Amino acid sequence: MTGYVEVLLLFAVLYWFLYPRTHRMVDVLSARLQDLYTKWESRSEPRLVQQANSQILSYGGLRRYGHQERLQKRALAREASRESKLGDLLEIKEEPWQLDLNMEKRPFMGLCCNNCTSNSRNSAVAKVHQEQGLRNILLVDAQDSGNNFLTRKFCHLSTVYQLKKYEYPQLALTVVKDEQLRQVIEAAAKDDYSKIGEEDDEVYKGILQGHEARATKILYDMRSTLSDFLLRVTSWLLYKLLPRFLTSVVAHPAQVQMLIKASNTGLPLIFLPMHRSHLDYILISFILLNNNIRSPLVAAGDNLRIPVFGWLLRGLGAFFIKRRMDPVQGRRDTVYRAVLHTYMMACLRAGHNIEFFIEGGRTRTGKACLPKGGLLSVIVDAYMDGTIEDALLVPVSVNYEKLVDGNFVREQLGQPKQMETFWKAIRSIWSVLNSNYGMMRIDFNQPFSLRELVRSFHACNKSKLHTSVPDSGGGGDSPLQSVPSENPKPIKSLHTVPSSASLYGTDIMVEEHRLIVESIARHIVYDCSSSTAVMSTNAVAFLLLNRFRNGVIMDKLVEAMEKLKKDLFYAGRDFGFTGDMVDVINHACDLLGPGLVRRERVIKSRDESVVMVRPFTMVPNVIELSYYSNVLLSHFVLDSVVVTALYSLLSADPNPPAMVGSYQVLPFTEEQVQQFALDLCEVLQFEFIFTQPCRQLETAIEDVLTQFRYKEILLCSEVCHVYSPV
Ligand SMILES: CCCCCCCCCCCCCCCC(=O)SCCNC(=O)CCNC(=O)[C@H](O)C(C)(C)COP(=O)(O)OP(=O)(O)OC[C@H]1O[C@@H](n2cnc3c(N)ncnc32)[C@H](O)[C@@H]1OP(=O)(O)O
Repeated sequence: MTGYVEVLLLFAVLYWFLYPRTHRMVDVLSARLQDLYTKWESRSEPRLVQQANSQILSYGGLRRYGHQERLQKRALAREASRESKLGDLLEIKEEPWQLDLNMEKRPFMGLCCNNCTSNSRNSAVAKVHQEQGLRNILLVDAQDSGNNFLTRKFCHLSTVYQLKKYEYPQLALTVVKDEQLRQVIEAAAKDDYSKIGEEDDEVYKGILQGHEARATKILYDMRSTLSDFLLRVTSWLLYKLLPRFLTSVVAHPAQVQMLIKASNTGLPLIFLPMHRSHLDYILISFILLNNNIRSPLVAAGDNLRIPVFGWLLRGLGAFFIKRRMDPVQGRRDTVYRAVLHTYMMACLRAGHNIEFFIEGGRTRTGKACLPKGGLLSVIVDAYMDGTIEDALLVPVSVNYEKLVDGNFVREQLGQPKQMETFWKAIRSIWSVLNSNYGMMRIDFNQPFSLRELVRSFHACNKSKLHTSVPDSGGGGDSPLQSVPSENPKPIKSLHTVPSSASLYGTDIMVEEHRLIVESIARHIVYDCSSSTAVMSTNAVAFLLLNRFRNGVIMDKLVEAMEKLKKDLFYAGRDFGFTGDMVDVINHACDLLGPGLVRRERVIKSRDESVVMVRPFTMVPNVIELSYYSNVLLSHFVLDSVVVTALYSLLSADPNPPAMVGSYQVLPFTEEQVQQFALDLCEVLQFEFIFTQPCRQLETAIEDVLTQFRYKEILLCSEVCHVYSPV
């Protein structure tokens, strides 16, 4: 025992001695490199006067700087609250920048696809007044004169007390007795028994009992124990805690109205959010609960089943799943799959709403991940085999001005993910509570009918595949106008019916079923990323990294932001910033911090100076900055592909292009550009979803070219003319 203590002490001393030194060494090297880079970069630029806070930082330095910043911010906040008592005028001046929630005209995002779910799009659910402003859901209006003193004084308590009460049935017992699950367990036992090669009933019984015990354990580890009481207590706690680190949580009341209408249909709602942070599921449940919508059961990776928090999450709706179905490669864990499948089916039958993160985890890069089809296939299956008559799918987009769970720089640099532990969770919660993350925005897309979508995909696939798969319910309501053209796959022969085709189905999956699930999943991810509101930090990071990598003066950045905002507005994208653009940019720079973006005063002449904004373009800082910028990738990806195709064709031509006025004459046709762009899309198909699966990629590229012509970037006759400002 004393030996262990000695070894521990030795390690502690070594750690204490070496850790700061190694860090300092890395810091010095990193600072030198950055110094060199900045000098080299600024050789031809005006003299800069660095502000006191614009030091050059390394990764370790960045963390220490963050800590100092927080301390400084707290001191400033104390000072501000003291000053605010001095008078109203001061209060107005000191108030931080806020999003104007009542802005009249903002695009209404998230309507479902007109191609494949036109009925859902025009349904009663969609009939809400769409031009309402946004709402900060953290504000509870209890000052109504009808409210008594106690309600006004304890408004959060009274809000959670008045919430609608739902029954959340516990289903473990039902699942254990399920006949289909029994059959899978017996089949697994027979399989193992046949491998032993002896004929002994006792041995078989032993194997069977082993499988039964395992299935029960899996089920009890997995099940949710969603409790109305725990939800209310947590909701009250969240009202108190969220404003400590978020200035606002903004949602669109019209979208919430659509959800309320959808939940009144009695059909299960399947929430499919994009995953950015651990706050996502907390806030989704929080908003649903406080709008009297039944809280969903949420699929959580079993890495979150940690002491205390695991129990809490389970009580708040989490059901725990393995992140990998079959940990042993080449061996299907049929019993596990069957338990998960049966549990989810039972939940749907019992009227639970379900939520899962279709990307399978948090995005590390800021851009959407390609979807996972496992859990979605169970939902589709439940509809196909008649377990549920229909379900309403609700894609959800979330975005943060500043990412709450820190950054993913470590992992982006190739280091393994650190597993969640109790103490790590406590530390992160503490650090979150003492920081400022600005605004969070959440957009619930319009709910659409799974039945309508499946019928649409069926109708178009049927003509393509000529399979014997039975149609689960008549003709298509809104047949797709074109076939899914991304990732065409070789068609396998079909042997089985859809109802056994998902998680624990036969070895050979019905290819059409797989295609349908994949198309739905891709559609949802596409819809979510196109309806993600662009935050101030996204726009600033995007412009700095893609247009002004060497820095830009504030006036020019303001102009570019205005232009970007206008472009986004016309493309139907909403943004999480309003008002004076200089304030917006300063607010974004404050949130990003001096480790990612620097503001410096540059002396132009004796009595004229301008503010210069510069991004940090060195690793690791640039990785974090690009996380924010990448939110806009989905918006520009196809444009970029087409432009890259144009440039590639141009550079492949040995002769310099002829000029007509301010246009270069390019010696190739629009079809050539289109073909090149299609080839590029094929190369990048595992990085991006370029268009909805119900739309031909060719058509989408054609649309980009039309847009370019409309903006007079491109003129097309027999040959292309590219606009080139001389
Ligand atoms: C008021 C206050 C409230 C506070 C309130 C708090 C809320 C309290 C909740 C906490 C909640 C925490 C939430 C944390 C957030 C996460 O932990 S996110 C991580 C966990 N969630 C997910 O991953 C969900 C999405 N993932 C999936 O669906 C994945 O498919 C699975 C099920 C995890 C499996 O992944 P995988 O092992 O990598 O395998 P995958 O390639 O996807 O395929 C598996 C099988 O699925 C089926 N499948 C896959 N694709 C298809 C297809 N296209 N068609 C048909 N079948 C398919 C097949 O059977 C396939 O097997 P094979 O035939 O290929 O052998």
